[in-house]
Amino acid sequence: PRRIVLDCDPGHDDAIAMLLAHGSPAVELVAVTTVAGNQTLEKVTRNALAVAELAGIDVPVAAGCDRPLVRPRIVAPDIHGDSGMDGPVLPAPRRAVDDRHAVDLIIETVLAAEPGEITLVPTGPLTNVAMAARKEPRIVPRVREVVLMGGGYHVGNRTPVAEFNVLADPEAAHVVLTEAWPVTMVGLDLTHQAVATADVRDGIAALGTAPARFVGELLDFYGTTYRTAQGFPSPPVHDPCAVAYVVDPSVMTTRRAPLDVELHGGLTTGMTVADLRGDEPGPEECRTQVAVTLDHGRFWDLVLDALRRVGDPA
Ligand SMILES: Nc1ccc([C@@H]2N[C@H](CO)[C@@H](O)[C@H]2O)cc1
Ligand SMILES: [Ca+2]
Repeated sequence: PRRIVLDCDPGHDDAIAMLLAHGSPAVELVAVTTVAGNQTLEKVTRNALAVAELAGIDVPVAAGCDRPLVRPRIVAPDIHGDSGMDGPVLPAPRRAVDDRHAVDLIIETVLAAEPGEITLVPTGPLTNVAMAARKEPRIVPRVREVVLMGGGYHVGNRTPVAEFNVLADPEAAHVVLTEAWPVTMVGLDLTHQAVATADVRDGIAALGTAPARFVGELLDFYGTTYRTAQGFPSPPVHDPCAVAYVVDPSVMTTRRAPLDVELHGGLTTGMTVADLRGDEPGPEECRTQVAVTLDHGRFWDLVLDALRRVGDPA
């Protein structure tokens, strides 16, 4: 299976990404690392531990950076609430956070594996991943690829042109997008297609397990805030899209495109700028690609299958 480190900021959709990674046979979730993003580091780490407990995910959970590299921290209570995962009520996690820093756990995991074995899947601000590449440049050629949820080539959410994960730490995003490793940017252009419609939610509820009920409660809250804050009739689950691409790359189309982040703009700070002027599939030697079209049915089949396999461990 594809071995991944999930670097996340749970976050309603990060929680679903954890379950998809854990339940999918095609993927081995090797470690979970947390980063300040949707909420403070302490809150997102507690949420990650609680999800790991509920789903029986017995891998290290290590906390990372509690603020961006350069700029002041921003959070997203308008979508994720004060706890970062409002809606469901989970018991306080019994398991302890790993005593290693997330940056060190990422480095250790990559160096301990064979070259090309580990895929990094960031679904929050890129602070930890940028720090890992700078602290230990040897991981860059050893990482198989970085598949990140963030950015957008024609879409923003926190601003008209900037996506939250990138805007929260644009300097970190610049580092990750310009390091010498392959990057797939699963941005809002793609993830806005991953909407949890009523049919999808009925399918999840029909599983009848505690993790499935948990996802239902997540989507109830997340659906309400998404309707209120962004006018979406059904909520798009961004982060599981990045994991789904690792599980089955045919779940979405991609095209190569040079990518970078605006760091000095007034209106455009945090914007991911993709050079789409060439023809498909984009320049040969380009290490970066963007996700374009989602196979909506296949995506939700993967999520349902993973949830089925997670079962009812707690
Ligand atoms: N409005 C809004 C803000 C932040 C997020 C979080 N940031 C990314 C989408 O922008 C996802 O990783 C999600 O967890 C989602 C919606
Ligand atoms: Ca996230």
